[in-house]
Amino acid sequence: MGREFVEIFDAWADSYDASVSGQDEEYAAVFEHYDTILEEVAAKAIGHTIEFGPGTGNLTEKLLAKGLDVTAYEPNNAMRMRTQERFHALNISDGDFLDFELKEHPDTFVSTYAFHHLTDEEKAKAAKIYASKLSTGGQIIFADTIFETEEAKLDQWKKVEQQGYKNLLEDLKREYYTTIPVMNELLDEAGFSTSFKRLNEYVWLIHSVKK
Ligand SMILES: C[S@@+](CC[C@H](N)C(=O)[O-])C[C@H]1O[C@@H](n2cnc3c(N)ncnc32)[C@H](O)[C@@H]1O
Repeated sequence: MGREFVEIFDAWADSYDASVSGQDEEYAAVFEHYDTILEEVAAKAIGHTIEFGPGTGNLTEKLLAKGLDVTAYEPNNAMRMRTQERFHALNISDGDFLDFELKEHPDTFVSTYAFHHLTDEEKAKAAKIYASKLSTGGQIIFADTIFETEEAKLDQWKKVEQQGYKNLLEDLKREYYTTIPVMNELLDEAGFSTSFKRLNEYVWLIHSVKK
């Protein structure tokens, strides 16, 4: 479940870091302030930190530089091998947002540019799993593309169509980019108090604390 987009990253593993650095014009606005976005997530993480979908390991690098104890789960083989080669000592396994084996108590769940791979129903299920594993005060810190409303999402589709960005438009329509009210409600139902902060035209910081 939630793994239907994993194979897309077989082809993207080699060129992903070029995309995040703004070399892919269609995705330049999505990855604007990429480094600062990762910094914002890493700055809030504490203790045993669980990272989902590290890709090439750019957020992982910042978490490790902070001295955090990181456990990572990456379902794409090419991406997982890349990150394992980059950080030999990193504890990284095949796993995903919904299916991961946890041996030690977590303090923080982090992820960037990945939670939209789950449907809203799956996101709600994931939030309940994280709530069951965290103590009071434990955190979820995700950064991802999310829209203020359904109307804002449709307006963005129109804008991207006018820009002629066919790949980005297909991506925005294909994957499960949700809205802030939906995300807030599913996190609230799982027992989290959540704040949202805009980080660029697409990406918001989603910071939830277990009540
Ligand atoms: C756009 S990349 C983001 C990589 C990295 N987190 C970053 O910020 O640059 C999305 C990553 O999510 C992973 N992914 C896809 N489906 C997933 C799932 N269901 N659970 C966890 N990770 C998933 C992909 O394999 C890929 O590595």
